[in-house]
Amino acid sequence: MEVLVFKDYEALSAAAANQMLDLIRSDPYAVLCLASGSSPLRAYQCFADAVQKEQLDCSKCTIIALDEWLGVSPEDSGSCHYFLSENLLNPLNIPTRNVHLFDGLTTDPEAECEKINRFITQIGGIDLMIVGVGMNGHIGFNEPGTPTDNYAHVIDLDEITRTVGQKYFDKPTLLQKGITMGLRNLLEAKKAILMANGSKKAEIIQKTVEGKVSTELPSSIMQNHTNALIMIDEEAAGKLNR
Ligand SMILES: N[C@@H]1[C@@H](O)[C@H](O)[C@@H](COP(=O)(O)O)O[C@@H]1O
Repeated sequence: MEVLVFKDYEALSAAAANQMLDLIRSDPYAVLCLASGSSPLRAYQCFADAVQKEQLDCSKCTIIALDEWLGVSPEDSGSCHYFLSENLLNPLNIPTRNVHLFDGLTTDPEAECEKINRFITQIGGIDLMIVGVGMNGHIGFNEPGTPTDNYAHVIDLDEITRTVGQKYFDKPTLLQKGITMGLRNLLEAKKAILMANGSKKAEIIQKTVEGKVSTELPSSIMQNHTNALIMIDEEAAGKLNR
């Protein structure tokens, strides 16, 4: 695991976008599993701008969502589905057959998990996984205590996640369960990037990078990944022993 610190959110986003661009340039068939949320937002915008400028062909790559709120419609602007569509998929015109997002309104979330698990095996795994980190150290919706040998699964959301998650929604929304790729998907991804910015993430980043690896802090599993980058801005790096 390598830690890369950038002067601000803009520089961090540009560098993360470059990671995505390098991958697509070297392998147009790349498989990307992507988080929603404020951490990667600007990186996706930079990526989409560069793709359009360079006329890079993204029609062959595959995009898989990292997670979704169960019970939330894909049309709700707070859903991960909506976020990825608005900020990445629509601007890039990625063919829908290459896009795999969870349906938050599914009546059979377990079947959604099995479907994506089978699909990932079929296509030979994930090339690049980009994740954020929750205020409780969650990755995707792998809350503290989640075993590391899970692939996609359904999970009860932690109190902190239910509260912090309200920031994505226009109105108070009942958030109880999530559907998420598992920590095993993260460990098996050929490359994993964790992005974080802002001083509010400084403490969790310090524990993620310098603390003991533990299921109580899912983000600490990044230390066990053989090809992982922690990409953060100066503020998020504020509590690291450097
Ligand atoms: N489930 C999502 C994660 O996928 C996201 O990466 C994380 C951090 O979000 P943000 O980047 O908005 O801080 O929390 C959310 O609850």
